[in-house]
Amino acid sequence: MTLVAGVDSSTQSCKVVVRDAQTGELVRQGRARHPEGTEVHPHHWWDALQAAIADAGGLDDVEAISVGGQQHGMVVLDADGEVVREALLWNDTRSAQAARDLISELGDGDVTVGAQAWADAIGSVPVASLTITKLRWLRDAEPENAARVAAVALPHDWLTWKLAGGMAEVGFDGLITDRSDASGTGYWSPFTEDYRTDLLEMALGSVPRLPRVLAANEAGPVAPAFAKKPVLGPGAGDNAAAALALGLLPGDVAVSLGTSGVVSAISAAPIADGTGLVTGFADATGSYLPLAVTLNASRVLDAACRMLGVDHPGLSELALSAPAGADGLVHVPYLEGERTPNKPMSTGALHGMRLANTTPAHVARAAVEGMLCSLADGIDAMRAVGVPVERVFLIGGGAQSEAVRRIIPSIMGVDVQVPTPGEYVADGAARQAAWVLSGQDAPPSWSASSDAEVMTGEPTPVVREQYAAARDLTVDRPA
Ligand SMILES: Nc1ncnc2c1ncn2[C@@H]1O[C@H](COP(=O)(O)OP(=O)(O)O)[C@@H](O)[C@H]1O
Ligand SMILES: O=C(CO)[C@@H](O)[C@H](O)COP(=O)(O)O
Repeated sequence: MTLVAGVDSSTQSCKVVVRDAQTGELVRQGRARHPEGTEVHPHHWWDALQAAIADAGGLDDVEAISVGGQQHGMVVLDADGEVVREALLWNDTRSAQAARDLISELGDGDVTVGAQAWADAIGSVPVASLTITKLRWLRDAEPENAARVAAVALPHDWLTWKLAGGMAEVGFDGLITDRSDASGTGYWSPFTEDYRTDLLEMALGSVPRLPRVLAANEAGPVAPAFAKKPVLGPGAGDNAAAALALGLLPGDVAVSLGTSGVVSAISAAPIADGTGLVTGFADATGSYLPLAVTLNASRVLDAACRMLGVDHPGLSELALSAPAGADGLVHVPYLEGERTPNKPMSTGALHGMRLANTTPAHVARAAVEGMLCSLADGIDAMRAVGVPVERVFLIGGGAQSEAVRRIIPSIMGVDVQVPTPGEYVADGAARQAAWVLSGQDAPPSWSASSDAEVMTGEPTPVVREQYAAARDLTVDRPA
């Protein structure tokens, strides 16, 4: 049996799967936690990867490895290949002003013109999540660190490079990435399939070394620490890796409930949405992966558990015991600020409180509904830019919530397929690794989603209507 490994270095943890390259059968898996916070030293990801590999029984018998991971995180390296400062993660909002500055500068002071100019240049309008805004923040806030930057990588690029042996083995020439993750930097164009070093220079004031963007099935260097010296694939951003695992086709939409809430779809053409609601990223095969991403998904449920003093099954039970719409109680879930809509300093809120609806059941229901309504808005944004929405798949840690699975079809107004719970990002990375190993033009026919439970429900438009009425009534966080 020829084995391949896929990695998901996600916000909260690192997961490793080992699969049969021919059939896709899951052979073994492991995981390890990441530290909390939106500013994390990359060595924590490396330590977690080692621990997850050990938990998966090691990788000495695998012949190819691909790494998927959280997108956008800024990993800056000095001339010796050492990390200059902690990485700023995709959900760190300190670069919100830098995003506004970059939009204004490209539009010569007109932010509407600037937003569309960015969308036309790189497929997306900069928000605090995108790497380019973090680099501008670095230039402004930490010029001495900015001056030391010799190379910039994303989390998955850096981990792939470390697996290849880093500076000692492959130098900066061995830094590799793929088009899906490159497209989330803000300095790579899905229209020209090339870096926009002019925009990078505009942000950082210099043009450091960037990872080489490999083709979807192109082999990178080997990982010398493992017995079979497995070849490294280009890897992918987490959402593109999940799409590869699910085998998404045009018309399919994945809703992922991780730390981020993500609505993603396969598109045959690149998207340039000047409103900024949909980001025009690339996928991991050669197509495009428009996304609408929120900062608040599964952790909204975690927070509701804490508020109510229950665990996740307890939260589900409470939520399902309250009526749809929670008798008018609306939870706007901007607990970490928000990215879609772009309100980085906003806070969450409970609206419509009355004596009759201030029960644990109503509060639980409102938390589930609020999180799902914010993603239903993302599906509307997809439709608004012409992305067809025919089948919806639900994945990510939050999909384990029974309340989420049962309430989502009524809020989205469509049937929702829930694939067997699994590590779809790591699975997509493993499928890419098998593809790289095969040398074929198309990925292996196996995909990780065999069975899906189909959830149905009567639409409850009132839930969305009351959410829409409350959505903008949030206050800004003090700076
Ligand atoms: N039974 C459950 N019900 C709801 N949420 C759950 C359940 N089990 C795990 N989760 C949530 O899943 C989240 C982690 O999901 P994951 O997709 O791995 O996140 P990330 O990709 O951001 O690291 C956690 O916030 C956790 O609370
Ligand atoms: O910012 C995005 C996509 O644009 C997020 O999807 C991150 O890629 C993190 O994903 P999770 O770790 O929350 O799954």
